[in-house]
Amino acid sequence: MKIFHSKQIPEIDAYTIKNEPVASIDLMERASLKLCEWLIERYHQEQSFKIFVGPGNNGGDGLALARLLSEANFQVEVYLVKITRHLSADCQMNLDRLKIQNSSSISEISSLVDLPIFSKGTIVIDALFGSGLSRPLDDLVKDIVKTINDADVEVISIDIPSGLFGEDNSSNDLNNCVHADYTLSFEFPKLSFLFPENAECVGIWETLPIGLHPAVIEEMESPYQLIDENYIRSLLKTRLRFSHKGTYGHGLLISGSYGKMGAAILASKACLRSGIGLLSTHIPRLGYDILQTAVPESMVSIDRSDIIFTEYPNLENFDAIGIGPGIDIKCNSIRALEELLEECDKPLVLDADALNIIGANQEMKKYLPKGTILTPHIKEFERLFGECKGPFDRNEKQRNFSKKQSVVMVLKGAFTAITDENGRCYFNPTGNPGMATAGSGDVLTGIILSLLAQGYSSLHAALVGVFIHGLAGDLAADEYGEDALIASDIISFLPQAWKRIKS
Ligand SMILES: NC(=O)C1=CN([C@@H]2O[C@H](COP(=O)(O)OP(=O)(O)OC[C@H]3O[C@@H](n4cnc5c(N)ncnc54)[C@H](O)[C@@H]3O)[C@@H](O)[C@H]2O)[C@@H](O)CC1
Ligand SMILES: Nc1ncnc2c1ncn2[C@@H]1O[C@H](COP(=O)(O)OP(=O)(O)O)[C@@H](O)[C@H]1O
Ligand SMILES: [K+]
Repeated sequence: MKIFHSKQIPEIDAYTIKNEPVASIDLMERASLKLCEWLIERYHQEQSFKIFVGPGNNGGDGLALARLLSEANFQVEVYLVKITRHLSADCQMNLDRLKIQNSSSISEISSLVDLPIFSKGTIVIDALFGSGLSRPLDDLVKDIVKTINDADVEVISIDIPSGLFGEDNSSNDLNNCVHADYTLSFEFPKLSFLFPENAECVGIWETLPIGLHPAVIEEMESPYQLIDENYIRSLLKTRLRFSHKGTYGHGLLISGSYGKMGAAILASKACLRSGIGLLSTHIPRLGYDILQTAVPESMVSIDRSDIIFTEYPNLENFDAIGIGPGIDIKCNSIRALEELLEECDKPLVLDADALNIIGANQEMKKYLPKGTILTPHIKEFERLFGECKGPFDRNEKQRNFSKKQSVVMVLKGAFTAITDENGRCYFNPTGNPGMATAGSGDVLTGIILSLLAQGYSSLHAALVGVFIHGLAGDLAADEYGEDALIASDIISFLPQAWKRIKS
C-alpha cells in the first residue's frame, strides 16, 4: 500500500471526484458511513458520543457522522469550535443537514467555559483538524485538546489526531495534539503513524476504504509504502526438484565473542531455518565446542583469537557474508572489519557491533560495498548518523544515505523501515512488542544472510527477511504471549512462517 504525503490527498480526492465521478459531498458521506459502520460494530446504544468539530472537511466528516449516528439511535452531542466564521463548503452543508435532522444537540465553543463535563464512559470523536492542518494549533484549540487529553474518556480521531502533521512533527509539541486511543484514517495511513515517537498520539490506527480512484493511486508517485504478505509472496524463489545444497548458497557468518556466543547460535540457527544450503560460522576459539554442539548443521571457522573476531577466512568460498552479532568492538576487530569491507565483493549484511564499529570510525562508511545491507536499531542508527531532529528527519537521513551510498538500510523497530538505493522506503507491518527482547536482531541477521546466499537481491533479502522475522514473531506471540517470548521462539516459528508464505 502506498503512503501519500498529506499534500497529495486533495489531488487524489479531486481526481476521484472528477473521474468516478462523485460529488465531493458524497465522497464525504461515503467516508462518514465507513466511520459510522466502524463505531456501530464496536459500541452499543447506551454509550454517548461527544463530537468535536473544526471548520474544515475533517469537521465536515464529524458533522456527517453525527447525523448518521443519530439516525442509528445513538446519543450525540456536537461541539463546533468557533475559530473562524467561515466553514468549508462541505462542512457547512453537513452542519445544515444536521440542523434539519434536529436530533443531536449542537453547541458552539468559543472559550474554555463552553466545554462540557466529560463523564466516564463518554466517547470523544476528534474531528477538529485533519490532513489540512497547516500550522500548529492556536491557543483555544490547544486548550480544548489538553482538556480532552486530561479527561478519562476514550478518544477516536478521524483521519489523524488533531494537531499532528502527517509527516514532519519536529517543530510540533505532541502535548498539544490529541492523544487518541484509535485513529481511523481514510484509505491510507499517514507517514507519521509509522514513527514510534508519535504512537502516544495515534494510538491504534486503522484505515477505512472510501473508494478513491484506483487509477490515480496507481499513477501517483510516492517514495513510501507499507508492504504486505502478497507483495512478499511475489518476491519469493521456489526450490527446484533437482536442486542440491550448492544451489542455495554458502554463507559466512562472523559472530560471537567471549560472553556473547549466544548471538552466533541464534543467528546461525535462524540462517539454517531460512533455506540456506551451507553455513560456516566464524567464531573465536573459545566458542568451538559451544557452536558445534548447539548448531551441528553449521561448519565452524575458527579465529586465531580465543575471545574476539580478528581475522576472516578466504571470502572466495562464500556467496554471502553476515557480520556483527556479538562480535564486540575491540581494536583488532576494528582492523579486521576494515579489511573485510575493503576486500569484500560479496553480498554483505552488517549488524550490531559491526555497525557500532563503523559508528565510532566514521571514515569506514565510505568503504561500504554497494548493495550492503545495514540493520541498525534506532540507537545504532544514531551512532552512525548522529542525533536526529525527529523521526521524519531520521527517515530522510536513512533514505538519503541509502541513495548516496547505494546500500539497503533496515531501521528496526515497530514498522521497520527499509530503504533502497533509489531512496524508496518500505515499512513492514509484521512483528510485535514481544520481539523487543535480547537476541531478536541476531535472528534477523541470520535470516537475511540466508536469503542473500540464496541469490536474493539485497533489497529483496531485506524485505523478505524482515517480513518473515516479524511473522514468525507474531506466530510465536500467538502461542506464548508477548511477555514470555524469547528470541529462540522466533526461530522455532520460522518453519510455520515459511510454510504460510510459501503456500
Ligand atoms: N481522501 C480523503 O482522505 C478524504 C478526506 N476527507 C476529510 O477531509 C479532511 C481534510 O480536510 P481539509 O483540507 O478541509 O482540512 P482540515 O479539516 O484539516 O481543516 C483545514 C482548515 O483549517 C485551516 N487551518 C489549518 N491549520 C490550522 C490551524 N492550526 N488553526 C486554525 N485553522 C487551521 C486551513 O486553512 C483549512 O481551512 C481529512 O482529514 C478528512 O477528514 C473526507 O471528507 C473525504 C475524503
Ligand atoms: N514493538 C515491536 N514491534 C515489532 N517488532 C519489534 C518490536 N520491538 C522489536 N522488534 C523487532 O525485534 C528486533 C530487535 O532487534 P535488536 O534491537 O537488534 O535486538 P537485539 O540487539 O537484542 O538482537 C528487530 O527486528 C525489531 O524490528
Ligand atoms: K482529527
